[in-house]
Amino acid sequence: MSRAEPLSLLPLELEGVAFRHRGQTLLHPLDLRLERNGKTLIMGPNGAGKSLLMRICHGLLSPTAGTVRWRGGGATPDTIRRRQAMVFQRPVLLRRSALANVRHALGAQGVPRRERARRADEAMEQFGLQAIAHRPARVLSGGEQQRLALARAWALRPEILFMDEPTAALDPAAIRAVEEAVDAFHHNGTCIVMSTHDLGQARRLADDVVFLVNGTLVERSPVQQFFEAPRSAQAAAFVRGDLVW
Ligand SMILES: Nc1ncnc2c1ncn2[C@@H]1O[C@H](COP(=O)(O)OP(=O)(O)OP(=O)(O)O)[C@@H](O)[C@H]1O
Repeated sequence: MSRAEPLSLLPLELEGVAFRHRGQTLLHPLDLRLERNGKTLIMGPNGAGKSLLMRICHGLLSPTAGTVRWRGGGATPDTIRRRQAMVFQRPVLLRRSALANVRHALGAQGVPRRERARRADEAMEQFGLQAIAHRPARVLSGGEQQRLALARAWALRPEILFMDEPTAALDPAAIRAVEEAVDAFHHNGTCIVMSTHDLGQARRLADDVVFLVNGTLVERSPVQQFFEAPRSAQAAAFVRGDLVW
């Protein structure tokens, strides 16, 4: 990363990770390894378990079976918390200015006050938010809020960024801004893990695709293979636009 901090988190390894709720298996045991510099797109029909999987990876949810291991088990809980970020379909923003939201996130991560201001300004500039930096975050448009969520993640300099359908509610220009942000993060060495329903977007962005159906990881393939010669009949049907469940 140009914005150098020692890499200390990846790879992320999931082994036998499953999630059950009220006697129902929502995620069947799965193994997954995410490496530095990857751009992994998570795809699958509604309710497949994409968000669940990302929330488990990010640590928002504990799996009911299996293990989530960062850097072979060698990363400290503090590093695990500080060196990753997540962006959601609807940004979760505090009731304060756009800029203050970014500064607050840096403060929560223990970044010294002077550096907070510098990094927050840099992030606002990176995402073209300077003109609206002092507006209350919650009055911003959907697209502006998503750019702010990205700026906040950018300021944190994550090693891995989880994005849960970040463009689902956006217009084409805002979608392009998010896709450019994905490239910028990736260029800076951040590993991207993102869910989308947009096949074109997956083709544009992915190195590889993790395909889930009904809580089962059906296939993980390099992007070209996923779209042109998927290994599973379910992925082939999904790519054709046929319903699968
Ligand atoms: N914390 C939770 N506790 C219990 N059930 C949950 C929890 N989170 C999600 N679920 C259920 O798990 C299933 C998978 O949900 P998830 O949100 O991961 O799907 P998804 O693939 O992201 O779907 P979509 O494409 O519709 O966003 C759903 O049936 C959902 O209701």
